[in-house]
Amino acid sequence: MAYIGDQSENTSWGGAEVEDYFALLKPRVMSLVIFTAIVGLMIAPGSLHPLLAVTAILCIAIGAGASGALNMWYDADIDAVMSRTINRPIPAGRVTKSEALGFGLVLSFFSVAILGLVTNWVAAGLLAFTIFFYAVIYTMWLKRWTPQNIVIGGAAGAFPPMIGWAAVTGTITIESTVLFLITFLWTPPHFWALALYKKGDYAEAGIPMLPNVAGERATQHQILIYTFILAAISVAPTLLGFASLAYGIVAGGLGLAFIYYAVRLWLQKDSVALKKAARQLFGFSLIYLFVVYLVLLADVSVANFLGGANA
Ligand code: HEM
Ligand SMILES: CC(C)=CCC/C(C)=C/CC/C(C)=C/COP(=O)(O)OP(=O)(O)O
Repeated sequence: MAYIGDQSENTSWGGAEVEDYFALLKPRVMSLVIFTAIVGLMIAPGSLHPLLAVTAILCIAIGAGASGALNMWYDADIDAVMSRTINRPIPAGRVTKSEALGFGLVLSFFSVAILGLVTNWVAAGLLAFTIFFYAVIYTMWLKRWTPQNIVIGGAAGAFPPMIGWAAVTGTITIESTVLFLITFLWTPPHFWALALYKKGDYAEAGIPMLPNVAGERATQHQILIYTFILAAISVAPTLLGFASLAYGIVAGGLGLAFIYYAVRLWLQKDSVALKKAARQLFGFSLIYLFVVYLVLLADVSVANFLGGANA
């Protein structure tokens, strides 16, 4: 199949810079993914030698970046069509498709192998599965096939805190499953808000995102439903007893703020006002996830410190 913007046979570019390879790692999106992995690792019971903990986080970060490179390799044709992605290294002609594929595969292999060697094979297996899930299940299959692509595919972005937790404990527990669920339920409002104001881009690229397939109204409904479920699940750490009441109150407040943005979006009928509300919800989604994980980290760290001091 001929791809738009395909440079796989062209070797004359040769001018790829370090920053082009860095861009293949999708560093801005992955920064929050990596932060959730750090929180998972730091709040897990038990401890890792600081050097091993830093190595584990580096492996998760490199694995996440590798999956981004594999995504850009496969999506080069649609990235060349969308204004948001047209300047990425492959469509812009600075890196060839085969270079991106090789880079993604090599980094995937080493990140998984090193994580397994320095921590355990449960964490490494989860990392390998997450890379596979994003690069193959989401990118190659779901993204171009169903408007539920990001609900199912979003699981990939939700695994990192579970990987961080497993790096310390070697297990998957109810607590790490709750961390997974928070990001998993956050992803649909996060992404569909963006898809609402970038609807034209996705339609042009022929990607069946919810607003194009089911319409804006249905997307507004779905965002509201997922936001309610997310707000409820975000207080689970307190209900399950691994975070304090203080965390529960802050998380509950943040959940109410998220609901406020989702209701405001749901009320919009006019296309311009709807896009503006969607943009604001997207922006808030990033702050929300960062702060929820940050508060959880602070809460569990304080509890551990006080527990240690009282021991
Ligand atoms: C299938 C799941 C997801 C999809 C489809 C998705 C999609 C997107 C898209 C299209 C953007 C705009 C990026 C750009 O401008 O190039 C974005 C931005 C962003 N996403 Fe997501 N996302 C998903 C999951 C996640 C997860 C799990 C996280 C973190 C835990 C995350 C964190 C971010 C961040 C931090 C940005 C802002 C990047 C910037 O400032 O440029 N996303 N997301
Ligand atoms: C540890 C590990 C392997 C983590 C992976 C984390 C992960 C899967 C994050 C997904 C976030 C993301 C970049 C979505 C973009 O979707 P898209 O490809 O549809 O967006 P695009 O249109 O910007 O390319």
